[in-house]
Amino acid sequence: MVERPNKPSSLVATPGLPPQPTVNFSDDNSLVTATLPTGESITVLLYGATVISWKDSSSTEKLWLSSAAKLDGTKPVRGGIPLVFPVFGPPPADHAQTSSLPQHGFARTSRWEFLGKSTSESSGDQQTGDLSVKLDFGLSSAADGLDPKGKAAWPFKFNLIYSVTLNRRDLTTSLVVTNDDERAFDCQVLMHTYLKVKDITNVTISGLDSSSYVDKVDAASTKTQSGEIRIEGETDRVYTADGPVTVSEGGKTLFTVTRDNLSNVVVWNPWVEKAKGMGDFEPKDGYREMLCVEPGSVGGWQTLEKGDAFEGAQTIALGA
Ligand SMILES: O=P(O)(O)OC[C@H]1O[C@H](O)[C@H](O)[C@@H](O)[C@@H]1O
Repeated sequence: MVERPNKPSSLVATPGLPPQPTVNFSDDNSLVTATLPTGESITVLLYGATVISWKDSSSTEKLWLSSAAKLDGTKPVRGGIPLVFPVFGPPPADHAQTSSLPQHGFARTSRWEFLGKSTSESSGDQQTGDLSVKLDFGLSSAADGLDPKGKAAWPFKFNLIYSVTLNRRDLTTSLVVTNDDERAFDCQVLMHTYLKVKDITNVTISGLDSSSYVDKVDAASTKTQSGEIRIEGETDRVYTADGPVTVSEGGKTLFTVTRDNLSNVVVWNPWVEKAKGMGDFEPKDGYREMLCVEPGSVGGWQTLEKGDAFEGAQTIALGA
């Protein structure tokens, strides 16, 4: 049985108090949308707890979503922010615990439960309605919504809490993984963010200079980044780096991505041929309007003993 989320009543304005964020579900309970009084919004699909939209106060979309993305739970969403857990990429054959899992694991193909919302003042400026709203989602090994393929391939007891926090100028996503099993387990975590850009040929990515990376389009060879990154062909790199990563277009900073406890950043653009080969990637020249900057912990394994927890987060700020 599919779990129904607790359906919250919208938060409404109370006389004497500034307007509050609103949180609403779609009629079929598959989507939850949170909107700040100043107009910024996020929409999260319970399937995968996938953030599929993030709009600023002028309703300008910040995330890329394929026009052919499946939002009906039949396959992972092509766009937005799919969550990767407990393995990144094709499972390595030499890692027995994850070797039967599908690519990128099962978090993105499971139906999550909505756990609740909370609001807070971001800056104390009530006059401008500078509030934030946090949506919490949960998935555990006991959940009805767990992808059966994941359950069969990864038989550990675990609990995941995923929090999505919208502020006026940034979005934070944070994942807490807890091991509820008697046995230790290994896992990887990644937030597969598809950022929307106008023209990839004008985009530069900075903050990764001198960092080492694994180049997945060059036989997984290890290289060192020199200067800014420009996307001029298929790009699929796993960086190990600290510090913020900025995405600029035409010299203007569009996004600044900061990370908490996530030591890797994947930079991915499929370019012409790979985009053609993905049935759910539309329009085919959409690779020009997107760039994946994916904070994660995927270079090795997080080994969690019984009762241990791992927490990682990204914040994507608009502008510098
Ligand atoms: O097609 P998907 O399973 O969603 O994966 C899309 C992409 O995800 C990451 O960025 C990987 O580094 C890529 O190698 C992969 O192609």
